[in-house]
Amino acid sequence: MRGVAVRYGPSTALDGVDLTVRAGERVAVVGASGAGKSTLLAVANGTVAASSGSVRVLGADPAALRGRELRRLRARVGTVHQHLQLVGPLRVVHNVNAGRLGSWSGPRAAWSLLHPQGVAEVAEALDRVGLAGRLHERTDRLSGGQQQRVALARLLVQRPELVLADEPASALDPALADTALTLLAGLAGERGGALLACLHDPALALRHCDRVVGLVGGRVVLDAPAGTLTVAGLESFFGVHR
Ligand SMILES: Nc1ncnc2c1ncn2[C@@H]1O[C@H](COP(=O)(O)OP(=O)(O)OP(=O)(O)O)[C@@H](O)[C@H]1O
Repeated sequence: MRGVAVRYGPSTALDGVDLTVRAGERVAVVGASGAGKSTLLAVANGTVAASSGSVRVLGADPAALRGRELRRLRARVGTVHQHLQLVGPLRVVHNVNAGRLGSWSGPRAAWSLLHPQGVAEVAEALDRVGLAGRLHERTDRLSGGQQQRVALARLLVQRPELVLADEPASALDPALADTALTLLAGLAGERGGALLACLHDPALALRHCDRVVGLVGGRVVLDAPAGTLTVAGLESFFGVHR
């Protein structure tokens, strides 16, 4: 993205952001609450349109696409939202299978609600996030951390090229947080893609990402290789804490 600004009425969430994420990169976005991290991800997945500037995602401008073209792009971009966007009363298998809706026909998606499709792949994804055997539980009966892992499993079955993750480990203990970040980075790597992740925890960012982008008041004030940064430096500068 080049010179991207996002304005909500009088307030500016992003202000002149230049950011290029190359194939194979794992980029952490850090910044205090309200700095614009979620907005940056929303611009990258096309759910928020830039007020000005230009955006290219996997070669396309999401704001210029409609219908089938937009669905195709969305199937190639996987997002873990801060609010997980799971459907609580549905079984885990259905929420995980939602990751494949972009590549399924309408009738197949509807049929899958009655007779879940691709169950072996869902079971394998749940296994990888430490939720083996939870396929048929109601999603809203799981803990917050378990629901966060259901959202990760949804991404694993989607197999996107670009992975956008907004605080994907916020409800996980340190060991599970490392597992989650390893899975996300691996997923992006499998398809030759990239990972862009908003992370509150600077240690997690430095352990799992190659590059750190820091936002203050919607502006990029840091864009540096992770190897040149320290946890203490990020904590004191950005006011982000573990
Ligand atoms: N839909 C909206 N309408 C109005 N203002 C918004 C909207 N979404 C975000 N903002 C404002 O834009 C700014 C950036 O918000 P954003 O959610 O991107 O920050 P963030 O860095 O992700 O914060 P957090 O870490 O708390 O999630 C904030 O000042 C916020 O109040």
